[in-house]
Amino acid sequence: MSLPKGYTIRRLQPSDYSKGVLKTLESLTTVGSISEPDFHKLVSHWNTVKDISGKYNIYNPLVILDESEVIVATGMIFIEEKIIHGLGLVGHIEDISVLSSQQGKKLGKFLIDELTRIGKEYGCYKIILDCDRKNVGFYEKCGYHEAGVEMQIRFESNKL
Ligand SMILES: CC(=O)SCCNC(=O)CCNC(=O)[C@H](O)C(C)(C)COP(=O)(O)OP(=O)(O)OC[C@H]1O[C@@H](n2cnc3c(N)ncnc32)[C@H](O)[C@@H]1OP(=O)(O)O
Repeated sequence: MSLPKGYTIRRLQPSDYSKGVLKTLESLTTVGSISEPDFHKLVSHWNTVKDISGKYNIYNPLVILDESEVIVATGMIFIEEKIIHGLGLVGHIEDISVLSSQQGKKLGKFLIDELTRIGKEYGCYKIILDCDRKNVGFYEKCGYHEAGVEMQIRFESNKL
């Protein structure tokens, strides 16, 4: 499967603040007020965090851009290094969002396929994600199946 003509995919960069990534994330949830320096600092940090071998990135945020270089889809795979399964790796797919006006063009599926490819290439023994019931069909189309139950506890703020 390829992207529609004119669209490209690449890793999120610290300089992407003004390219619409925050607006795209609003299709998923509340984003809040993020300053450009804070965005730059976080994405730069993500680029420095490696696995124990120093070969792989722990944070792997991708973006899809349209022909005008606007970010229209984003998502990430986070790599967790475990003791179990012989120091196994688990991939966590997080924060998948396609700009509302761009949904239904197979961008979401392309993004998940790429994130899954990264997790497989890194050697993850499984890749997991949480989603709303309404998106189960989408993830099934991407090759995922239901397993387990999500549990959570929420707090007002997780900031120190
Ligand atoms: C781990 C997480 O982050 S979960 C959060 C997921 N994100 C959101 O809910 C934010 C708002 N929604 C979105 O961003 C998008 O609608 C997404 C990511 C759910 C789907 O992305 P899109 O680009 O619109 O989907 P895409 O066009 O790639 O669809 C691929 C296939 O899945 C199907 N599909 C898309 N959404 C759904 C759905 N909610 N339920 C069932 N099937 C679906 C499509 O019909 C298509 O099927 P086909 O190949 O047979 O034609």
